[in-house]
Amino acid sequence: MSATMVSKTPDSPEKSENGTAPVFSVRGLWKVFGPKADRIPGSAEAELSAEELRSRTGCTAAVRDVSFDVQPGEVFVVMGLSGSGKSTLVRCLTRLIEPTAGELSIDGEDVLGMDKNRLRNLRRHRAAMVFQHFGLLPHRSVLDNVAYGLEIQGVGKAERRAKAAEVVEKVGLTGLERRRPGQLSGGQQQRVGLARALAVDPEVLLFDEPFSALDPLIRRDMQEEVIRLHREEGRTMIFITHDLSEALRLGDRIALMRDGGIVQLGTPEEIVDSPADDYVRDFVRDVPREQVITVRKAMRPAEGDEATDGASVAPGVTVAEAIEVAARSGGPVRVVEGSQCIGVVDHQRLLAVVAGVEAGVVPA
Ligand SMILES: Nc1ncnc2c1ncn2[C@@H]1O[C@H](COP(=O)(O)OP(=O)(O)OP(=O)(O)O)[C@@H](O)[C@H]1O
Repeated sequence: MSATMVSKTPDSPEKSENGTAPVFSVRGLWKVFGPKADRIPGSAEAELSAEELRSRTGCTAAVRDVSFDVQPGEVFVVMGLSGSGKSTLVRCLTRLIEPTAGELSIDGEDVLGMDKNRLRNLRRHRAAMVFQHFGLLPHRSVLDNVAYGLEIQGVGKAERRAKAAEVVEKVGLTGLERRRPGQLSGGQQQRVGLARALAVDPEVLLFDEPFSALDPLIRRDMQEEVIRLHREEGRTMIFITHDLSEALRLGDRIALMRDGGIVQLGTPEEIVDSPADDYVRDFVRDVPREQVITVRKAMRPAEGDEATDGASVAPGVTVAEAIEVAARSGGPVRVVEGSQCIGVVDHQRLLAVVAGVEAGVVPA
Protein backbone atom coordinates (compact mmCIF):
# COMPACT_ATOMS: atom_id res chain seq x y z
CA MET A 1 0.00 0.00 0.00
CA SER A 2 1.26 3.49 -0.75
CA ALA A 3 2.58 5.68 2.00
CA THR A 4 0.31 8.36 3.35
CA MET A 5 2.15 11.14 4.94
CA VAL A 6 0.70 13.84 6.99
CA SER A 7 -1.59 12.80 9.71
CA LYS A 8 -0.25 12.75 13.21
CA THR A 9 -3.29 10.70 14.09
CA PRO A 10 -5.16 9.53 11.01
CA ASP A 11 -8.61 10.39 12.28
CA SER A 12 -8.03 13.87 13.60
CA PRO A 13 -7.27 16.64 11.11
CA GLU A 14 -4.08 18.53 11.87
CA LYS A 15 -4.35 22.05 13.22
CA SER A 16 -2.15 24.59 11.53
CA GLU A 17 0.35 26.64 13.51
CA ASN A 18 -2.16 29.38 14.24
CA GLY A 19 -4.72 26.83 15.42
CA THR A 20 -7.09 27.08 12.46
CA ALA A 21 -8.64 23.94 10.98
CA PRO A 22 -7.52 22.77 7.54
CA VAL A 23 -9.45 23.87 4.47
CA PHE A 24 -9.48 20.40 2.93
CA SER A 25 -8.95 17.34 5.05
CA VAL A 26 -8.59 14.03 3.22
CA ARG A 27 -8.32 10.63 4.90
CA GLY A 28 -7.89 7.23 3.27
CA LEU A 29 -9.33 8.43 -0.04
CA TRP A 30 -9.72 5.97 -2.92
CA LYS A 31 -10.95 6.28 -6.47
CA VAL A 32 -11.11 3.00 -8.33
CA PHE A 33 -12.33 2.83 -11.92
CA GLY A 34 -13.68 -0.45 -13.26
CA PRO A 35 -16.07 -3.29 -12.46
CA LYS A 36 -17.14 -3.65 -8.81
CA ALA A 37 -14.75 -0.88 -7.91
CA ASP A 38 -16.08 -0.44 -4.38
CA ARG A 39 -14.88 -3.92 -3.43
CA ILE A 40 -11.22 -2.99 -3.90
CA PRO A 41 -10.44 -0.55 -1.03
CA GLY A 42 -9.59 -2.52 2.08
CA SER A 43 -9.47 -5.87 0.22
CA ALA A 44 -6.45 -8.09 -0.48
CA GLU A 45 -6.46 -6.79 -4.07
CA ALA A 46 -5.80 -3.28 -2.74
CA GLU A 47 -2.24 -4.41 -2.02
CA LEU A 48 -1.56 -5.42 -5.64
CA SER A 49 0.58 -3.35 -7.97
CA ALA A 50 -1.29 -1.22 -10.50
CA GLU A 51 -0.47 -3.70 -13.25
CA GLU A 52 -1.57 -6.79 -11.30
CA LEU A 53 -4.73 -5.09 -10.14
CA ARG A 54 -5.62 -4.27 -13.72
CA SER A 55 -4.96 -7.74 -15.04
CA ARG A 56 -6.75 -9.58 -12.19
CA THR A 57 -9.77 -7.33 -11.67
CA GLY A 58 -9.95 -5.00 -14.66
CA CYS A 59 -9.82 -2.08 -12.22
CA THR A 60 -7.55 0.97 -12.04
CA ALA A 61 -6.87 2.52 -8.65
CA ALA A 62 -6.38 6.12 -9.80
CA VAL A 63 -6.25 7.32 -6.18
CA ARG A 64 -5.02 4.87 -3.56
CA ASP A 65 -5.52 5.44 0.15
CA VAL A 66 -4.45 9.07 0.12
CA SER A 67 -4.46 11.29 3.24
CA PHE A 68 -3.44 14.93 3.62
CA ASP A 69 -4.57 18.32 4.89
CA VAL A 70 -4.49 21.59 2.99
CA GLN A 71 -3.97 24.49 5.37
CA PRO A 72 -5.55 27.93 4.92
CA GLY A 73 -3.44 30.22 2.75
CA GLU A 74 -1.03 27.59 1.47
CA VAL A 75 -0.14 26.72 -2.11
CA PHE A 76 -0.49 22.95 -2.13
CA VAL A 77 0.98 21.35 -5.25
CA VAL A 78 0.00 17.88 -6.47
CA MET A 79 2.80 16.64 -8.69
CA GLY A 80 3.51 13.42 -10.56
CA LEU A 81 4.01 11.91 -13.98
CA SER A 82 1.18 11.46 -16.45
CA GLY A 83 -1.33 8.90 -15.17
CA SER A 84 -0.20 9.11 -11.52
CA GLY A 85 -3.68 10.24 -10.41
CA LYS A 86 -3.34 14.01 -9.97
CA SER A 87 -6.46 15.09 -11.85
CA THR A 88 -8.58 12.34 -10.39
CA LEU A 89 -7.51 13.27 -6.86
CA VAL A 90 -8.23 16.98 -7.28
CA ARG A 91 -11.55 16.31 -9.03
CA CYS A 92 -12.54 14.12 -6.08
CA LEU A 93 -12.17 17.13 -3.76
CA THR A 94 -15.33 18.73 -5.13
CA ARG A 95 -16.81 15.40 -6.26
CA LEU A 96 -16.53 16.20 -9.96
CA ILE A 97 -15.37 12.58 -9.69
CA GLU A 98 -17.11 10.55 -7.00
CA PRO A 99 -14.59 8.94 -4.60
CA THR A 100 -14.90 5.19 -4.05
CA ALA A 101 -13.98 5.25 -0.35
CA GLY A 102 -12.52 7.46 2.35
CA GLU A 103 -13.27 10.67 4.18
CA LEU A 104 -13.23 14.20 2.84
CA SER A 105 -14.15 17.52 4.47
CA ILE A 106 -13.92 21.23 3.71
CA ASP A 107 -13.67 23.54 6.73
CA GLY A 108 -14.73 20.61 8.85
CA GLU A 109 -17.89 19.98 6.78
CA ASP A 110 -18.29 16.48 5.35
CA VAL A 111 -18.14 16.75 1.54
CA LEU A 112 -19.23 13.16 0.86
CA GLY A 113 -22.50 13.78 2.74
CA MET A 114 -23.39 16.93 0.77
CA ASP A 115 -26.62 16.90 -1.24
CA LYS A 116 -26.83 18.38 -4.75
CA ASN A 117 -27.52 21.92 -3.58
CA ARG A 118 -24.68 22.07 -1.12
CA LEU A 119 -22.37 20.51 -3.68
CA ARG A 120 -23.34 23.11 -6.24
CA ASN A 121 -22.71 25.80 -3.66
CA LEU A 122 -19.30 24.26 -2.91
CA ARG A 123 -18.26 24.35 -6.58
CA ARG A 124 -19.67 27.78 -7.32
CA HIS A 125 -18.65 29.71 -4.23
CA ARG A 126 -16.03 27.88 -2.23
CA ALA A 127 -13.69 25.97 -4.54
CA ALA A 128 -13.33 27.33 -8.09
CA MET A 129 -11.42 25.40 -10.72
CA VAL A 130 -9.09 26.83 -13.38
CA PHE A 131 -8.65 24.31 -16.19
CA GLN A 132 -5.91 23.81 -18.77
CA HIS A 133 -8.48 24.29 -21.52
CA PHE A 134 -9.93 27.51 -20.41
CA GLY A 135 -13.52 26.76 -21.44
CA LEU A 136 -14.20 30.36 -22.44
CA LEU A 137 -17.39 31.31 -24.23
CA PRO A 138 -16.26 32.29 -27.75
CA HIS A 139 -19.04 34.76 -28.54
CA ARG A 140 -18.77 36.72 -25.35
CA SER A 141 -16.39 39.54 -24.53
CA VAL A 142 -13.58 39.16 -22.02
CA LEU A 143 -15.59 41.10 -19.46
CA ASP A 144 -18.68 38.92 -19.90
CA ASN A 145 -16.58 35.76 -19.74
CA VAL A 146 -15.10 36.93 -16.45
CA ALA A 147 -18.57 37.83 -15.15
CA TYR A 148 -19.99 34.46 -16.18
CA GLY A 149 -19.56 32.73 -12.83
CA LEU A 150 -21.34 35.61 -11.11
CA GLU A 151 -24.14 35.44 -13.67
CA ILE A 152 -24.68 31.78 -12.80
CA GLN A 153 -24.85 32.80 -9.17
CA GLY A 154 -27.66 35.24 -10.04
CA VAL A 155 -25.68 38.42 -9.32
CA GLY A 156 -27.22 41.50 -11.02
CA LYS A 157 -25.68 42.87 -14.22
CA ALA A 158 -24.26 46.12 -12.83
CA GLU A 159 -22.71 44.43 -9.83
CA ARG A 160 -21.17 41.58 -11.80
CA ARG A 161 -19.71 43.92 -14.42
CA ALA A 162 -18.17 46.09 -11.70
CA LYS A 163 -16.68 43.04 -10.00
CA ALA A 164 -15.47 41.63 -13.35
CA ALA A 165 -13.79 44.95 -14.22
CA GLU A 166 -11.97 44.90 -10.89
CA VAL A 167 -10.67 41.35 -11.44
CA VAL A 168 -9.73 42.05 -15.08
CA GLU A 169 -7.44 44.78 -13.79
CA LYS A 170 -6.01 42.48 -11.13
CA VAL A 171 -4.86 39.91 -13.71
CA GLY A 172 -3.44 42.52 -16.10
CA LEU A 173 -6.07 42.45 -18.86
CA THR A 174 -7.06 46.12 -18.73
CA GLY A 175 -7.81 47.44 -22.21
CA LEU A 176 -8.85 44.03 -23.57
CA GLU A 177 -12.31 43.91 -21.94
CA ARG A 178 -14.27 44.10 -25.18
CA ARG A 179 -12.28 41.50 -27.14
CA ARG A 180 -13.55 38.00 -27.84
CA PRO A 181 -11.42 35.05 -26.61
CA GLY A 182 -10.40 34.24 -30.23
CA GLN A 183 -8.70 37.63 -30.41
CA LEU A 184 -6.39 36.84 -27.47
CA SER A 185 -3.10 34.94 -27.13
CA GLY A 186 -2.99 31.68 -25.16
CA GLY A 187 -1.53 33.45 -22.13
CA GLN A 188 -4.19 36.15 -22.23
CA GLN A 189 -6.91 33.50 -22.51
CA GLN A 190 -5.49 31.76 -19.47
CA ARG A 191 -5.65 35.05 -17.59
CA VAL A 192 -9.35 35.31 -18.50
CA GLY A 193 -9.85 31.79 -17.12
CA LEU A 194 -8.04 32.82 -13.94
CA ALA A 195 -10.04 36.05 -13.66
CA ARG A 196 -13.29 34.14 -14.08
CA ALA A 197 -12.38 31.85 -11.19
CA LEU A 198 -11.26 34.80 -9.04
CA ALA A 199 -14.44 36.80 -9.72
CA VAL A 200 -16.56 34.51 -7.57
CA ASP A 201 -14.11 35.11 -4.71
CA PRO A 202 -13.69 31.44 -3.81
CA GLU A 203 -12.03 30.29 -0.63
CA VAL A 204 -9.87 27.86 -2.63
CA LEU A 205 -8.59 28.02 -6.20
CA LEU A 206 -7.98 24.63 -7.83
CA PHE A 207 -5.65 24.70 -10.84
CA ASP A 208 -5.52 21.68 -13.15
CA GLU A 209 -2.29 21.99 -15.17
CA PRO A 210 -3.40 25.48 -16.17
CA PHE A 211 -0.21 26.50 -17.93
CA SER A 212 0.95 23.35 -19.65
CA ALA A 213 -0.28 24.48 -23.08
CA LEU A 214 1.62 27.76 -22.86
CA ASP A 215 5.08 28.43 -24.25
CA PRO A 216 7.85 28.60 -21.63
CA LEU A 217 8.16 32.38 -21.36
CA ILE A 218 4.42 32.97 -21.03
CA ARG A 219 4.27 30.05 -18.65
CA ARG A 220 6.88 31.73 -16.48
CA ASP A 221 4.84 34.96 -16.61
CA MET A 222 1.72 33.17 -15.44
CA GLN A 223 3.62 31.47 -12.60
CA GLU A 224 4.81 34.91 -11.47
CA GLU A 225 1.21 36.09 -11.71
CA VAL A 226 0.01 33.29 -9.45
CA ILE A 227 2.80 34.00 -6.96
CA ARG A 228 1.92 37.71 -6.97
CA LEU A 229 -1.79 37.05 -6.53
CA HIS A 230 -1.06 34.65 -3.72
CA ARG A 231 1.19 37.19 -2.00
CA GLU A 232 -1.47 39.89 -2.30
CA GLU A 233 -4.49 37.82 -1.34
CA GLY A 234 -3.22 34.82 0.61
CA ARG A 235 -5.90 32.64 -0.97
CA THR A 236 -5.57 28.89 -0.56
CA MET A 237 -4.49 27.25 -3.81
CA ILE A 238 -4.26 23.66 -4.94
CA PHE A 239 -2.16 23.35 -8.05
CA ILE A 240 -1.68 20.28 -10.25
CA THR A 241 1.45 20.02 -12.34
CA HIS A 242 3.72 17.38 -13.84
CA ASP A 243 6.53 19.91 -14.02
CA LEU A 244 8.98 19.70 -11.13
CA SER A 245 10.40 23.19 -11.54
CA GLU A 246 6.87 24.63 -11.53
CA ALA A 247 6.08 22.66 -8.38
CA LEU A 248 9.25 23.86 -6.65
CA ARG A 249 8.64 27.45 -7.66
CA LEU A 250 5.00 27.63 -6.58
CA GLY A 251 4.50 25.12 -3.79
CA ASP A 252 4.57 25.73 -0.06
CA ARG A 253 4.19 21.96 0.08
CA ILE A 254 4.25 19.34 -2.63
CA ALA A 255 2.46 15.98 -2.67
CA LEU A 256 4.38 13.75 -5.05
CA MET A 257 2.14 11.06 -6.55
CA ARG A 258 2.97 7.73 -8.12
CA ASP A 259 0.46 5.03 -9.17
CA GLY A 260 -2.36 6.75 -7.26
CA GLY A 261 -0.50 7.07 -3.95
CA ILE A 262 1.42 9.91 -2.35
CA VAL A 263 5.06 8.85 -2.14
CA GLN A 264 6.21 12.00 -0.35
CA LEU A 265 4.56 15.11 1.02
CA GLY A 266 6.75 17.98 2.13
CA THR A 267 8.19 21.40 1.44
CA PRO A 268 10.30 21.76 -1.71
CA GLU A 269 13.39 21.84 0.50
CA GLU A 270 12.39 18.62 2.31
CA ILE A 271 11.74 16.81 -0.95
CA VAL A 272 15.01 17.90 -2.57
CA ASP A 273 17.12 17.48 0.56
CA SER A 274 15.57 14.29 1.98
CA PRO A 275 13.89 12.26 -0.77
CA ALA A 276 11.67 9.57 0.76
CA ASP A 277 12.86 6.81 -1.59
CA ASP A 278 14.81 6.08 -4.77
CA TYR A 279 11.88 7.11 -6.94
CA VAL A 280 11.81 10.60 -5.43
CA ARG A 281 15.62 10.77 -5.43
CA ASP A 282 15.59 10.05 -9.14
CA PHE A 283 12.88 12.64 -9.67
CA VAL A 284 14.84 15.45 -8.02
CA ARG A 285 18.30 14.39 -9.20
CA ASP A 286 18.77 17.29 -11.60
CA VAL A 287 17.28 20.03 -9.43
CA PRO A 288 19.77 22.85 -8.77
CA ARG A 289 19.93 22.28 -5.02
CA GLU A 290 21.24 25.76 -4.27
CA GLN A 291 17.99 27.24 -5.57
CA VAL A 292 15.89 25.25 -3.11
CA ILE A 293 18.01 24.60 -0.01
CA THR A 294 18.01 27.48 2.48
CA VAL A 295 20.91 28.76 4.54
CA ARG A 296 19.12 27.58 7.70
CA LYS A 297 19.83 24.07 6.47
CA ALA A 298 23.37 24.78 5.25
CA MET A 299 24.74 26.86 8.14
CA ARG A 300 27.19 25.90 10.88
CA PRO A 301 27.70 27.51 14.32
CA ALA A 302 29.60 30.81 14.30
CA GLU A 303 33.15 30.78 15.64
CA GLY A 304 35.15 33.60 17.22
CA ASP A 305 34.05 37.02 16.00
CA GLU A 306 32.11 35.57 13.03
CA ALA A 307 28.85 36.22 14.91
CA THR A 308 29.37 39.96 14.86
CA ASP A 309 31.33 40.64 11.67
CA GLY A 310 30.51 40.54 7.99
CA ALA A 311 27.56 40.40 5.63
CA SER A 312 24.29 38.83 6.77
CA VAL A 313 21.21 37.12 5.32
CA ALA A 314 17.88 35.87 6.72
CA PRO A 315 17.51 32.12 7.46
CA GLY A 316 14.96 31.60 4.66
CA VAL A 317 17.31 32.85 1.96
CA THR A 318 18.39 30.22 -0.57
CA VAL A 319 21.98 29.08 -0.89
CA ALA A 320 22.05 30.57 -4.42
CA GLU A 321 21.24 34.00 -2.98
CA ALA A 322 23.80 33.56 -0.19
CA ILE A 323 26.47 32.63 -2.76
CA GLU A 324 25.99 36.01 -4.38
CA VAL A 325 26.37 37.74 -0.99
CA ALA A 326 29.46 35.66 -0.17
CA ALA A 327 31.00 36.36 -3.58
CA ARG A 328 30.58 40.09 -3.07
CA SER A 329 31.75 40.24 0.55
CA GLY A 330 34.55 37.68 0.25
CA GLY A 331 34.03 36.21 3.73
CA PRO A 332 31.59 33.99 5.63
CA VAL A 333 27.98 35.20 5.68
CA ARG A 334 26.09 35.45 8.97
CA VAL A 335 22.58 34.01 9.19
CA VAL A 336 20.56 36.47 11.26
CA GLU A 337 17.10 35.91 12.69
CA GLY A 338 15.61 38.97 14.34
CA SER A 339 18.76 40.57 15.68
CA GLN A 340 20.46 37.32 16.60
CA CYS A 341 23.15 35.52 14.61
CA ILE A 342 22.05 31.86 14.53
CA GLY A 343 24.86 30.54 12.33
CA VAL A 344 27.28 31.11 9.50
CA VAL A 345 27.63 29.91 5.91
CA ASP A 346 31.14 29.97 4.55
CA HIS A 347 32.36 29.12 1.05
CA GLN A 348 32.84 25.47 1.93
CA ARG A 349 29.29 25.11 3.24
CA LEU A 350 27.81 26.83 0.21
CA LEU A 351 29.81 24.76 -2.27
CA ALA A 352 28.88 21.55 -0.43
CA VAL A 353 25.20 22.24 -1.11
CA VAL A 354 25.87 22.85 -4.80
CA ALA A 355 27.95 19.67 -5.02
CA GLY A 356 25.41 17.64 -3.03
CA VAL A 357 28.06 16.45 -0.54
CA GLU A 358 28.57 16.83 3.18
CA ALA A 359 30.87 19.75 4.04
CA GLY A 360 34.31 18.70 5.23
CA VAL A 361 33.97 14.99 4.40
CA VAL A 362 36.86 13.81 2.23
CA PRO A 363 35.98 10.85 -0.02
CA ALA A 364 38.01 7.68 0.64
N1 LIG B 1 -12.79 7.52 -16.37
C1 LIG B 1 -11.77 6.68 -16.22
N2 LIG B 1 -11.91 5.36 -16.40
C2 LIG B 1 -10.89 4.49 -16.23
N3 LIG B 1 -9.66 4.86 -15.89
C3 LIG B 1 -9.43 6.18 -15.69
C4 LIG B 1 -10.46 7.15 -15.85
N4 LIG B 1 -9.94 8.39 -15.58
C5 LIG B 1 -8.64 8.17 -15.28
N5 LIG B 1 -8.33 6.86 -15.34
C6 LIG B 1 -7.02 6.25 -15.07
O1 LIG B 1 -6.62 6.65 -13.77
C7 LIG B 1 -5.22 6.90 -13.73
C8 LIG B 1 -4.99 8.32 -13.22
O2 LIG B 1 -5.44 9.25 -14.19
P1 LIG B 1 -5.35 10.84 -13.98
O3 LIG B 1 -5.97 11.49 -15.17
O4 LIG B 1 -5.89 11.18 -12.65
O5 LIG B 1 -3.77 11.05 -13.97
P2 LIG B 1 -2.93 12.39 -14.07
O6 LIG B 1 -1.80 12.24 -13.13
O7 LIG B 1 -3.82 13.57 -13.85
O8 LIG B 1 -2.42 12.34 -15.56
P3 LIG B 1 -2.14 13.52 -16.63
O9 LIG B 1 -0.95 14.29 -16.09
O10 LIG B 1 -1.80 12.76 -17.88
O11 LIG B 1 -3.39 14.33 -16.73
C9 LIG B 1 -4.71 6.63 -15.13
O12 LIG B 1 -4.20 5.33 -15.16
C10 LIG B 1 -5.94 6.75 -16.00
O13 LIG B 1 -5.82 5.95 -17.14
